[in-house]
Amino acid sequence: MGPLSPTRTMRLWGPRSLGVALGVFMTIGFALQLWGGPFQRRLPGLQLRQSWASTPGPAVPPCPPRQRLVFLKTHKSGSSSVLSLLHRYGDRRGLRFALPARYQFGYPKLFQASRVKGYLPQGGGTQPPFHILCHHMRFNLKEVLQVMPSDSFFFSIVRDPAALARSAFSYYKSTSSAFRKSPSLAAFLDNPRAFYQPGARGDHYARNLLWFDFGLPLPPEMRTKRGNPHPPRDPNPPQLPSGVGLRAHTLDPNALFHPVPTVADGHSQTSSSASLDLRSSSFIQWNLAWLDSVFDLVLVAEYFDESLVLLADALCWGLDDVVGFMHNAQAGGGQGGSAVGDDGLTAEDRQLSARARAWNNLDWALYVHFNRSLWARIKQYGQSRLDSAVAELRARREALAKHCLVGGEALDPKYITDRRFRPFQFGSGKVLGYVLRSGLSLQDQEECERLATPELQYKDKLDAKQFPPTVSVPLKTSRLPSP
Ligand SMILES: Nc1ncnc2c1ncn2[C@@H]1O[C@H](COP(=O)(O)OS(=O)(=O)O)[C@@H](OP(=O)(O)O)[C@H]1O
Repeated sequence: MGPLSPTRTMRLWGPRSLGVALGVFMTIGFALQLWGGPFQRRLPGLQLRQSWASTPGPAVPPCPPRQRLVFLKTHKSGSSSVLSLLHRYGDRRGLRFALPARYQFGYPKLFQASRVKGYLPQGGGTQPPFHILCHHMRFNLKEVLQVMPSDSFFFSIVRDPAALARSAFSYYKSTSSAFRKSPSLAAFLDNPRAFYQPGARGDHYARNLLWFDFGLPLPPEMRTKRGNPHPPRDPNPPQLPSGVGLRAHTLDPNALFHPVPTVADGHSQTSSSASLDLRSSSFIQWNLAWLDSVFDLVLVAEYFDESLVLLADALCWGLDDVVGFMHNAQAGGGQGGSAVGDDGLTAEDRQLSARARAWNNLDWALYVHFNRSLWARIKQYGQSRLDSAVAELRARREALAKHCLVGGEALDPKYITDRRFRPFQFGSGKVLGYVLRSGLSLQDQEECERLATPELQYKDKLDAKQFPPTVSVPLKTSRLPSP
């Protein structure tokens, strides 16, 4: 193992041991983030291809591509579109995925290494190490580090809690008891406490889902008398050290860097800000600082393409490696790739967004924080350089869509008869998918399939590749001497 970077050291120590030391690193961490940290050391690595046909890459890559990855797949945040890129990248290169037995790692329980197929505890065997861990989990660093090396690239994605709430309400209408009891999202947000009961079935889908997925504990005032509704099964959740409350940072939930937010509902925002009292504000800041020490990059769904360019740069991947299609969009969602902000929404919709952000105050803080980090990194990368990479990425995506897809876009599932491409249908909306054009060359067919395959089918494909079914050889044949 090479020299330990502060970040890697923190990962190895685990959240509890970070204790007071993290207070010192927090300051350094924030400064590093502002300066760009490891990001700045990376060379510009995007090779842009001009057409559909593959072109050979440069003889000597400018930097070695990172291939040990931990992607925290958060819910309803565009994470399936990222997963699709990872599936494709790993599949093409024969990388080993740390896979769940089914499709998630024991969610909503905290991640346990034992949930990974083929995982052998340290010293338990000589199996080759995993490259990519990327399926749904509730993050639990200590256990993740049992499976993946501490110098893996850790990343995740967040989405504006207002858009996420719309998506989650539709998708988890029958899964969350709070949502099920409520006639509409507007009714729910009008008086959430009439429907929401901490500890009830699927309640984590109804409030601060991102915070939950990141494995963070709830602030004391949000815990129930019976205890934390999501009891931290991890013995080492990030703890607020005594005295930190005195050094509280003020959190401005409106402080989005770009664009200027247009949240209009003063009442809801005021109540949101008011609820973030000094104590919970420092609790939130503490947890965000901890996430900064663990995660190398957090993408933002509203700036998906900008995020992908930064991802490609950070991983030293080609731009083509991050060009993919949108997955898991619900028909009529309409919030897909749109930037944050409430322009064009009705007054009612704006009020709903403000209420959703206030209700999901921890997620809003998380979102504001990572949105700010993203724009700080964009500044480092260079706005005009980013703009041209984003334009190139979009042009590539459009060319691929025209080349591969019937209609050049996502379709209602009723048109998808080939089960390999029909996304899993769940929730009250229809989940869109893709139909491949006919007459593709064999090579193009293969590549288009990779782009269009939904996450569950792709996981099954990777599973079958990594764990080929054992062929039982008839006894007589197996006894024959080899030629
Ligand atoms: N590229 C991109 N940019 C912005 N938004 C995107 C993107 N890709 C997917 N989406 C939207 O994300 C929603 C699905 O999120 P997930 O894939 O994380 O869902 S899941 O938890 O895996 O079920 C789903 O939101 P809704 O359509 O509002 O439900 C997708 O439309």
